[in-house]
Amino acid sequence: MKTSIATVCLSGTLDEKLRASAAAGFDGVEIFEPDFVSSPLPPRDVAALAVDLGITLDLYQPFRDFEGVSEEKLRHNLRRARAKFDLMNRLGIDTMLLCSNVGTAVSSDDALAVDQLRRLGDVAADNGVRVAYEALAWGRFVADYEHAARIVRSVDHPAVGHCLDSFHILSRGWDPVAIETIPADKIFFVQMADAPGLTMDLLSWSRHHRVFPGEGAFDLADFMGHLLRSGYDGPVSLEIFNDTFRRTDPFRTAIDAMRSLEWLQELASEALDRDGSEGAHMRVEPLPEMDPPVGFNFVEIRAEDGQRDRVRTTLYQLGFDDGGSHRTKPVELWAQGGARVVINNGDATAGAPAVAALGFDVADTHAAAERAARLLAPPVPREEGAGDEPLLGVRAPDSSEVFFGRIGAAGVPAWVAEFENAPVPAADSLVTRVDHVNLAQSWEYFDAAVLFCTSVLGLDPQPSLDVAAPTGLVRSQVMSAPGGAVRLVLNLAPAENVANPVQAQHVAFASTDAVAAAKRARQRGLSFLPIGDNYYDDLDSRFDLDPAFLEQLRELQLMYDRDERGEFLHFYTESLGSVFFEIVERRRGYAGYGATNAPVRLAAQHTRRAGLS
Ligand SMILES: O=C(O)c1ccc(O)c(O)c1
Ligand SMILES: [Mg+2]
Repeated sequence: MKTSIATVCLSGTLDEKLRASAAAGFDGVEIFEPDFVSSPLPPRDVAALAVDLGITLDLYQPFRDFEGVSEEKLRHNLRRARAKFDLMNRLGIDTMLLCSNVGTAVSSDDALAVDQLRRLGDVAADNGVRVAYEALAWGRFVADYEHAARIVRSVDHPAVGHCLDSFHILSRGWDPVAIETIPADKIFFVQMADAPGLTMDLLSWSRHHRVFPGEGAFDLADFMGHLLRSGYDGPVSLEIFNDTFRRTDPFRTAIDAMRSLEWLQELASEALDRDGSEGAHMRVEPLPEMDPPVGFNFVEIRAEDGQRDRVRTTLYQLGFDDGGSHRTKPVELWAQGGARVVINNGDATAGAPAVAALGFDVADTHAAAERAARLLAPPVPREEGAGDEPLLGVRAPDSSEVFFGRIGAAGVPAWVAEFENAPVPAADSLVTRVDHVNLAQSWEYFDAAVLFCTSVLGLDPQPSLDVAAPTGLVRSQVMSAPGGAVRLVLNLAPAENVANPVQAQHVAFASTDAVAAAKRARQRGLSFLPIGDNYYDDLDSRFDLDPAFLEQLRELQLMYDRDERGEFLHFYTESLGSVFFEIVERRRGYAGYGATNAPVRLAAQHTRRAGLS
């Protein structure tokens, strides 16, 4: 697949955008006109830079408001077009994108648009270039790609074809199946964009909220299947208007962008396998196959010297056993059931306790690492002592480390044997495994983190929700493996609160009996997050609980929820720096996270931090 990216996706100057695109491995770029107009580089220097960087300039865009106009306007429009065709020749670009008219069209008569586009085709052909007509979702008279297809068919000019943009097709709910009826040689260019499912006006949705494929809600696998079956074999380009990407480091954004196209190739090849590949020419390279992880292998906490004891004490209070130190590395292991927490002792200045790494159980660690490499995830170098079980790791967008491991026949990972006091999982432990991990994400890389979880870890995004905290809304996006074997919750706090610990991460351990776990923790002196009486009164009104049970919840500071399947009991420790722990008990297949309790928890943490309780 030939990959391309529009310069509008990236921040910086034209020069930086081209360098970032090349560094991320794109084959080509679309020059977005305002980026060129505001650049000091003359056209020949832009062309030369592209050659130096080894990228092609695939498209010049956009040209606006051409067709369906008065004869007088048309003469002016043809003059404008000639100037741009001349410029394209100097840039070495052979295709111009023409958006359907949104402003100056005076006639809905297709015959007029056909005639005017044919005259544009003649001028383009005289200049050795061609025009790709794109139906904008909010076009005045042409807003539907099938309508554009009828027009282009009637124009019947070799220099006039299509630009298909997934946003304009899917945002309107048009069925992309008719793409297969467009002759492949008439599809001059293809732009791929994803977007979250929002209910808002099309122009604002398109200009501010597009995201890279895999970060939104569009069915791009289906779209790609139709595109490939049309026989199209040209560039697949990203055209993502997004307020965040316009502000973030273009080199990083370009890598996230490239990851999305690698991922799209996998979706495309799956769609072809499923729905047939007759007519497809484009070579798509699927990623190395990987089954989603079946559990957490470990959670690693890093903390500076003076702060590790609090982590140890809290783990003890939650019932964890000290598995001792590693024979060669400066790490110690705490375990209970199938939950393993590694405390890193190697960094005296690590700061407050925080989740530094997550290990995932996968069937084939090498396939997972190979796949991550194809998805441009930077590898994490890891020193191995002689005889140590090798762990393959990559860095996630939030800079935390992700490792791929395997659970051996004994029900524990092989690396556990490298610890002094290697724990043997007890069948009757109150904590059985890691249930979920909440990770705070910065506003810059939230979308990238979603794509990383989907593509590298094989987790599926669940519907996102906003949770009210006293300092703002926290966007919460659950990513989960089938059956909830692995659940990550990505949290995005308001930008102005980045320094505020509302961003804290937390690790939730699954328990068979949260009441017993809470009693044990209390007996061992755990400092619980205090929950107020109003919460328990509200629980009573909502769930009509048995009074003795309600009293027990109140007494132990347990939180409660219920869904159509079952019940949820959970409690939180106080924050230990940037991390805190939670014990959860899911009764009869409760599938949520106690979302209605999250604002209460956030408010309690806020009150605690502010020293008000
Ligand atoms: O929002 C726009 O104007 C615009 C311009 C060019 C495109 O390719 C597009 O999809 C939208
Ligand atoms: Mg477009």
